[in-house]
Amino acid sequence: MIELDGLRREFVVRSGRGLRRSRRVVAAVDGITATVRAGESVGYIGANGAGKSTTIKMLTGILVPTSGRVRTCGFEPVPQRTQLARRIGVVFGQRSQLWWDLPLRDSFDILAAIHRIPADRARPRIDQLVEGLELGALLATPVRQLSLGERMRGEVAAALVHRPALLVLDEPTIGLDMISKERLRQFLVAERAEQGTTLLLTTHDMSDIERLCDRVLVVDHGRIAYDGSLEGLGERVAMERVLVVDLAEPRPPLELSSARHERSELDGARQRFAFAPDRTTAAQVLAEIAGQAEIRDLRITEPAIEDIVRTLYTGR
Ligand SMILES: Nc1ncnc2c1ncn2[C@@H]1O[C@H](COP(=O)(O)OP(=O)(O)OP(=O)(O)O)[C@@H](O)[C@H]1O
Repeated sequence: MIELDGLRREFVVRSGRGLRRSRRVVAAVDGITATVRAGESVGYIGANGAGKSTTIKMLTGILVPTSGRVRTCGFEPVPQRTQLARRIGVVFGQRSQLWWDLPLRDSFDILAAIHRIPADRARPRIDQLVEGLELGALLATPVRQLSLGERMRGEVAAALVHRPALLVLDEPTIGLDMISKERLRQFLVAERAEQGTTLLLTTHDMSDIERLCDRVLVVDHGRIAYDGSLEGLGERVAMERVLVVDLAEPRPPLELSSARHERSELDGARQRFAFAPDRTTAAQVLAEIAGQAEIRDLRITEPAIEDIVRTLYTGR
């Protein structure tokens, strides 16, 4: 579905004025070779500025590579953009493909017409997407009046009207609340199961990857730093998780054998414990805390993608 071979993209960055003017060439993507097969669901992750969007732009035909080869759905994205458009759906979290001043339903109808889908095939597909993404009550609303979460659901529906074989999502859950994120993920899981759609997504949210992807590509400074399963990535970097508990009353730092007390807040009424998921479970840590104090509330924090990438590279 996607073939990248030695893919590279440079940008010329100019800075300063007059005699101090300088010109520097930055390789945003610095020789990426990777393959995504039909039916796979791949998370493309990396820190800010790692080169994710630049790669996505090249494989969707928005940017021309400086060198190397890119094939998407068997096509060369820029010269064969029209053929590619029939096979690919793209969602950019930061950019809209909906008609801003028109009611949401019009965007779906226009896209069906652009893709030349006959009405008797377009209607049931649009109805299916509207139901799956819970858009029924929003169809008459102009897109500019939709909340971010509502609009993102609309964007995903718009990208899928023509049943693309490949769906590329660039930060699809950015800025969404937990409920909207979860709805979107549930829909994408179901869509993949039903249609066999291949998925490539960039995200800064580890839960997106956990829920949606069976393979992870980590990009760092324009190069692939890891290619494999999420579990494999977890083993490689052995990231600690943090359990945050709110206690019924303030307590001095609790000493546990299964986890390390990281810090206390609210005079000891909130305490944070770091534990290694490969050595112990959250349930064990919780049981140990419950043996010493009454727990009011709790949450577990996932490592940030930035931390994972840093650890992968520095081994810290
Ligand atoms: N048009 C451009 N001109 C100059 N430099 C650019 C341009 N586009 C991207 N870059 C640079 O290329 C590098 C990679 O950018 P890119 O947007 O691909 O990163 P990213 O991994 O998508 O980051 P983020 O997570 O912040 O979206 C960055 O250093 C960025 O500043």
